[in-house]
Parts: sequence; C-alpha cells; structure tokens
Amino acid sequence: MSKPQPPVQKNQTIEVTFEDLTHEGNGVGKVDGYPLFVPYALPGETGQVKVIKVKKNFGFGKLLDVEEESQERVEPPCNVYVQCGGCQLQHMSYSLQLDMKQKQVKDAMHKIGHLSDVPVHPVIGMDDPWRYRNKIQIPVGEKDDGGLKAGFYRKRSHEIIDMDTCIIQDEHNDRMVEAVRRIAEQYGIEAYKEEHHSGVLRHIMVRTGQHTGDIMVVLVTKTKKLPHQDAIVNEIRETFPNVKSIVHNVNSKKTNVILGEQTNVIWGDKYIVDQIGDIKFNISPKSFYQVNPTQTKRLYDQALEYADLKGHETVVDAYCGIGTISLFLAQKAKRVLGVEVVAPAVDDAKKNAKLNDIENAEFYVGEAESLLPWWQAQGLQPDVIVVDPPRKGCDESLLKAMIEMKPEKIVYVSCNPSTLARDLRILEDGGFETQEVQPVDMFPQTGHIECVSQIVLKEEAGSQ
Ligand SMILES: C[S@@+](CC[C@H](N)C(=O)[O-])C[C@H]1O[C@@H](n2cnc3c(N)ncnc32)[C@H](O)[C@@H]1O
Repeated sequence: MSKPQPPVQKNQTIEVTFEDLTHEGNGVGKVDGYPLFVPYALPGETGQVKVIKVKKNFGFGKLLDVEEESQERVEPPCNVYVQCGGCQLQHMSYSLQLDMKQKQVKDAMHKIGHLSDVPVHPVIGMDDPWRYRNKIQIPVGEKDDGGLKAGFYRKRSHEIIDMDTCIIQDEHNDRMVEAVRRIAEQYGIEAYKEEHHSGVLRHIMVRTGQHTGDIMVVLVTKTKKLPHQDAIVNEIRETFPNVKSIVHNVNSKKTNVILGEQTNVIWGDKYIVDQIGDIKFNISPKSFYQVNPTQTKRLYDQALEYADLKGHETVVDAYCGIGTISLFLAQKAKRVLGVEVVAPAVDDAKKNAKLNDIENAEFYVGEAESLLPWWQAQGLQPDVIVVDPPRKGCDESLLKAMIEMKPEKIVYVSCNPSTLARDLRILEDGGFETQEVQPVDMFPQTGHIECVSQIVLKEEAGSQ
C-alpha cells in the first residue's frame, strides 16, 4: 500500500486557521490533520498561506494575509523586526508571550520528563519588557557607498541589516555602537569582509552596568593593530565621559566566534562593575554575565528561596561563572564551593568575593562533571547543590555524582526546558523529587525562557 501523500503542495496558496504556537512562536494550523508551521501567525487567526516546504509529516508556510486577526496581535515596534533574526515574538502581546513560555515548560515536563504533576508556575515577566539587554555584540560591514554599517544578520544569512537602534538593548549600548561606527568611519577604518577574510573591524561589543552606569566597549579587529587607536580612544572618551573601559580584541581566525584570544585594554579599567541586589560584580570582556539584571535578581531570589538556607549549610554552586549565584548563597550559608570551567571567570569570582568582603566562598577551575565526583570521593557532603549549566544541560557523570552525594536539596537553574526536563527525570529516578518549576522571562520578545526548580531528596533515599 502506498503511503498517503501530504494534502498540500509546494507553492500552493491555501486558507489556514491557526490553533496553536510552536516553542519558537510560529503559528500551527492543520490542513486535513497535516500541520503547517507559519511564522507570524497567531492562534485564533485565519489567513492565506503560501506553502514553502512540504515534508512527510509536516510543512512550512509563509503568511500572505490575515483575514481574521487575533486580539493578541500587536504592531511590532521595531522597524527591522521581520528582516532581523534577533527577536521572534514582537508581533504578539506580552501576556501571550508569557503564556506561550509557560506552556513550553509544561510541555517539556510532560513529554520529556514525564513529570506532568509537577507545578509549573506562571512566568515571572517584566513590567517593561524592552531595553533590558546590558550587552550587545554587533557585526560591522560596508555600505554600498563605502561607509560603515552595524547591525544584526538577516535571518538565516550573514547579510548585515543596517540599524540605528535595537529596542531590546539598553540605550547606552545603542548610542555607543552608533558613536563607534561613526568614529571608525571618520578615520577610514575598513569593515571586515567575511567572504574574503579581509579588512579590519569585525564586531563592536558594548556592556553597560545598568546599576552603576559603567560602560565597556570592545572593538574586535582581524588585524593585530587597531589603526588610529589613540585618536579613536580620545573620541570615544569625549563622546561618552562615563566610559570606564576601552578594549581592543584581536580575532584573526575564519570563525563565527566573536572574540579572539588576544585582549588588550587600551584605555581605562580591566573591568566594569555592576550590582545585583547588594552584591557588586567585576565583569571582564570575556566573562559570562546575565544579560538581563532586573530579571536575574528575581531568578536568584527564587533560587535562594528554593535553597532555603539556615546558615549551617555547605553549598556547591556548579557552573558558577563569575560567582554571581555563589555570592548570594554565601550570605546565607556556612560555606560555598563554586566550580567553573573558564579560568578567567574563576579569577573574577575570587575578586568578586573580596570586593564584597565575602570570606566563606571558594572557587575552583574545572569541569563540574569531573570535580564533583572527585569531591564526592574525598567525602564532601553538600547540603544543597545549585546547578546552572549551559543549554546542553548537566553531564551524566555530574548527575550521577549528585545522586550519590544525596544533598537535601538541588536547585536547578536552566535556560533550556528540554534538557532541564531530561535531567529532572534522571534525578527523580535517582531518589529525588521535583517540587516545582518557576519560569522567569529573562529574554522578552525572543523565544527563550529561563527556569529555576526545586528538587528535594526523598526521605527513603536519604535514609539508605
Ligand atoms: C548559564 S552560565 C551560568 C553562570 C552563572 N551561574 C551566572 O548566573 O552568571 C553557565 C556557565 O557554565 C560554564 N561551564 C560550561 N561548561 C562547564 C563545565 N563542564 N563545567 C563547569 N562550568 C562549565 C560556562 O563557562 C558558564 O560560565
């Protein structure tokens, strides 16, 4: 018997009613039960769709026209929203964005973790979900008239879209990018040309301490020297009297990685300082630092509530970065051990502990999946373990070590609900119970979501 053919054909135009959203924010409509994924379509809407890709079990379409609009549809405020790959959700109300993200987390718990009974709370959103990002890294290219442009890449391409403003960025970052672009153009600095691996200026990176107002700017060049360096530094300082650090980074490789190995501070401090709650942080050009400090405070407050520290505890903070969560924990615990694979971040973490007069936090360079089993073999028995891994989640040997260490509580901070759900399943099978999951919207207007969850040791597992 031949298999049924999809009920649509490529390039066909068809009316579709949308019922749902994918995790990326695409509308989902069904044609005779066959799902079509359509960017910018919203549930409840009916529209004309051009079919652009037909696969065996699902297809993709382009929204040509909306006949019945959802009340959740809003006018995207950014004028390059559709061309730029940065935001995916500006066409939907913020409340729909939050509902969609909560559902994404619930679905992952149910389908991947088989944890349908675990409460997933409504997402903690922002009062003002714009201009929240403290860091921009933007590629530089050449305009048709020979001038410089700075902008994000067009979706699925490396074509740079010239832009004057990015409305999820802190305004200081926007203004600094524009000033550096203008100054570099004035001194005849050539843009890097990816296709020939030639030219000079590749990226402009800016970080603003939203609490302190400190600004760091990094100019990334292919060349070892930044032409007209002194003049450029003077112009930046004149334009931005509150700039604290001007850095030149050399990246001469053919790569998509933005920063190269060589970093020279060409004016000012090695670090900028920012503050979350009452803890100050030194942040160097290569350190991981959460991009949305307002929501980071909410995330950490929740993590601290889940850790429920009384003062006598030994806490491990795995994947600790520059010690951000560790230092919050240290205020309430007896001893905190942080582990992080990037050595300069560990240096920053140690300096950050000193900066805040915190003496009960120690930091170690290493892979969490190697160091925790080793600590366990040495007899370390933490009361609480906090993990905040990258998107791929925790390594299996780390999960195994946590299960064997039997801490009373694990607090899992995650930027990927799928790997969170996978790891929670492993912890459940190892004698732990997930109490609840709290999503926090760290990245409004985009499809990303951060979660923090509380996991406790089951009584019978603790007594074995
Ligand atoms: C999501 S960040 C969290 C950082 C920190 N907790 C914070 O909130 O700022 C993940 C961190 O894990 C580090 N990392 C990645 N793989 C690691 C590994 N195998 N072992 C230890 N740290 C790792 C990264 O360098 C990064 O600093």
